[in-house]
Amino acid sequence: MRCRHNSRWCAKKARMTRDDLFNINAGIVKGLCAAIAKYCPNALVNMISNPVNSTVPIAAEVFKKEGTYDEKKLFGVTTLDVVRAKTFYAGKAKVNVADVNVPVVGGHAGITILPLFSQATPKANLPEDEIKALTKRTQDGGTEVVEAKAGKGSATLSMAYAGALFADACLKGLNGVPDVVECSFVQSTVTELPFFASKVRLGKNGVEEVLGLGPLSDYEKEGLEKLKPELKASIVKGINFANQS
Ligand SMILES: NC(=O)c1ccc[n+]([C@@H]2O[C@H](COP(=O)([O-])OP(=O)(O)OC[C@H]3O[C@@H](n4cnc5c(N)ncnc54)[C@H](O)[C@@H]3O)[C@@H](O)[C@H]2O)c1
Ligand SMILES: O=C(O)C[C@H](O)C(=O)O
Repeated sequence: MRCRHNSRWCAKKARMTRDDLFNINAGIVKGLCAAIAKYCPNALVNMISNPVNSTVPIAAEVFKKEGTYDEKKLFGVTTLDVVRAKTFYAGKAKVNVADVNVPVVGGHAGITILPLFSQATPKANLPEDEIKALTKRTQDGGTEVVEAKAGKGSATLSMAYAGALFADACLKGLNGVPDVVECSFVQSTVTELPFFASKVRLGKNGVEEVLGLGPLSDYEKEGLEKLKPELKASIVKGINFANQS
């Protein structure tokens, strides 16, 4: 089994959104996925190129056309959102980041990134205004880095760290290590959307089980409903691109 990690190509510059990268990256992802279908059709594909909310659906469509699609083997890498949520939470809760767990669901862009701090462990009972600030900082984390680098690219080092964490989890799953669970943007029935990031159990075939959302706070329920139209539009944009061009 091989694990193919796609982390190349255009990154956003200041004042761009991930969706602004679509016109450049969509065609590159499409071509690369056709090559993956031809040369390594059984690989686990970890899609990190933005906009992930669209590039994963593009990959799925290409693989369907080539007859190699296996929904258990296609992943959007959202690990960096989890890394950020854990780091910011640990700072506020004054706990060791290595002990922290925070699921992050939805997608990988702006408000589609929904950290579930109500499920964060260790419990810290942070006030509502701090939870809202942590949520916004997690959602804007990529933009914060892009702006700090002022035209010199995006979060390269932390992307590499997050990509390595997720690839390692995939390899553990492939090697039969039990109970490997990471958040990832995958084909899903957790909501009415065809792709959605949530906790996923990884195993010998890739996705073993897509886990549900668990109990949400009212603020998270609101965030979930708010993100759906944007996430749906990005998914549809990817599907249409793959099928029209
Ligand atoms: N999912 C995530 O968590 C996450 C995090 C950070 C960055 N990203 C995404 O990862 C991608 C790469 O970001 P980066 O900051 O490393 O960008 P970068 O600009 O530093 O690097 C891009 C690399 O791709 C190469 N490249 C450009 N066009 C190419 C083409 N047509 N064929 C082959 N190679 C090509 C460039 O030469 C360069 O080496 C972007 O899409 C970015 O948005 C995702
Ligand atoms: O924000 C970006 O454009 C890069 C990446 O998706 C990130 O989250 O850092």
